[in-house]
Amino acid sequence: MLKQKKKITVVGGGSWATANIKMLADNVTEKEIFWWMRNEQAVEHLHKFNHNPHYLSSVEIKLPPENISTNLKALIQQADIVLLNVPAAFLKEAFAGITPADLAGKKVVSAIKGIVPDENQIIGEFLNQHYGISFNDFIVISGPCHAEEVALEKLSYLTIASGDLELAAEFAGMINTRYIKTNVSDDIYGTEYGAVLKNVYAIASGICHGVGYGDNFQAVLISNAIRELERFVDAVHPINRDIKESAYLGDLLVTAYSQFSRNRTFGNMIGKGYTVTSAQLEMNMIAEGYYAVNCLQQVNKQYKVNMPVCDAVYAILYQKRSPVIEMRNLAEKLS
Ligand SMILES: NC(=O)c1ccc[n+]([C@@H]2O[C@H](COP(=O)([O-])OP(=O)(O)OC[C@H]3O[C@@H](n4cnc5c(N)ncnc54)[C@H](O)[C@@H]3O)[C@@H](O)[C@H]2O)c1
Ligand SMILES: O=P(O)(O)OC[C@H](O)CO
Repeated sequence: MLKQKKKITVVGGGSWATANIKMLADNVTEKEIFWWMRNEQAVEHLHKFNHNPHYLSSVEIKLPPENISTNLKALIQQADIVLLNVPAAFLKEAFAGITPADLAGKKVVSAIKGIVPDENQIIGEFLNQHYGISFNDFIVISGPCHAEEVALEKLSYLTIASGDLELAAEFAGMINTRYIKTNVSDDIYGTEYGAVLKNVYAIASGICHGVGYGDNFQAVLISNAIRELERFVDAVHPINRDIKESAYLGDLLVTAYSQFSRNRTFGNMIGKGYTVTSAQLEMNMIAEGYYAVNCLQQVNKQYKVNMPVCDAVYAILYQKRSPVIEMRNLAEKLS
């Protein structure tokens, strides 16, 4: 339980971190919010103008300037809750100077939808093994929710998962607003892996669109993807879960079909013939699924789940296989 603890440090300077700051600030529960980002110029801009210059720049940031800085250690030290929001690929880099002692006694929230490269661990596992954070002190924010729609205050639903359901409910109470509704879950593995996989399936969706498949095929692709997702999370963490819930199916649908999806946009460019590097350069944003599909290949060596959609995306992105041929081969395996 958090009880009187209510100093929150948000770690990361992208779209979702900005949206999380907005939700926390708009929520009426009394709290103090701190914000770390690595970019000094962006911090200076925020101090002067109260807007993030690079992401969701229309959102007004209602924090005192002194609460926003590039000094991660200091901001973590004073926090009761640390909310992580850098892409998984850069988490180790961001945490380079942070020790388990710095996080001792704190609750850690992950709004990241990715796997830590090289470790091949979801965020809960990584924090547990490298920083000693127990699943009862760990919270995941997930669900079908794009930062861009939070900025517009469009009604959105989030799932808050933790080993401690009371803690999950208490944290949910800190982000509920007129436009954010929450539900709680104890399925950390399913919630994290579901979010990781849906990013890969959104890349597949974008690739298919890019090479010319239509809506009819997309629907079959996503129908197969949710079954693949279920096979995988059941293999990794077999509990009784309903894969049709918003945290799993809902998140897959929004990412696979939304105009705001980074992963779908990235996949679409790959389908149209961009190289990985040129597609990444074209986007100011990060497609987590690119990093995740490589990690998933490693993780699945242990579970050996049949994952034709992930395999096709991996072959295209990491083995430089032709999107046209891989998608044609994949189409033969779908039903
Ligand atoms: N955007 C959303 O709607 C949304 C929703 C839910 C979850 N998430 C998750 O939030 C996390 C952050 O994604 P985002 O959408 O806010 O990012 P983004 O694509 O909006 O921004 C990219 C972020 O990555 C950082 N970055 C880029 N290169 C870097 C580097 N070399 N080293 C360190 N940091 C670097 C940038 O500073 C920026 O903060 C991801 O795990 C994503 O899956 C995003
Ligand atoms: O939906 P995308 O492709 O923008 O991915 C970013 C986050 O993972 C959203 O859930």
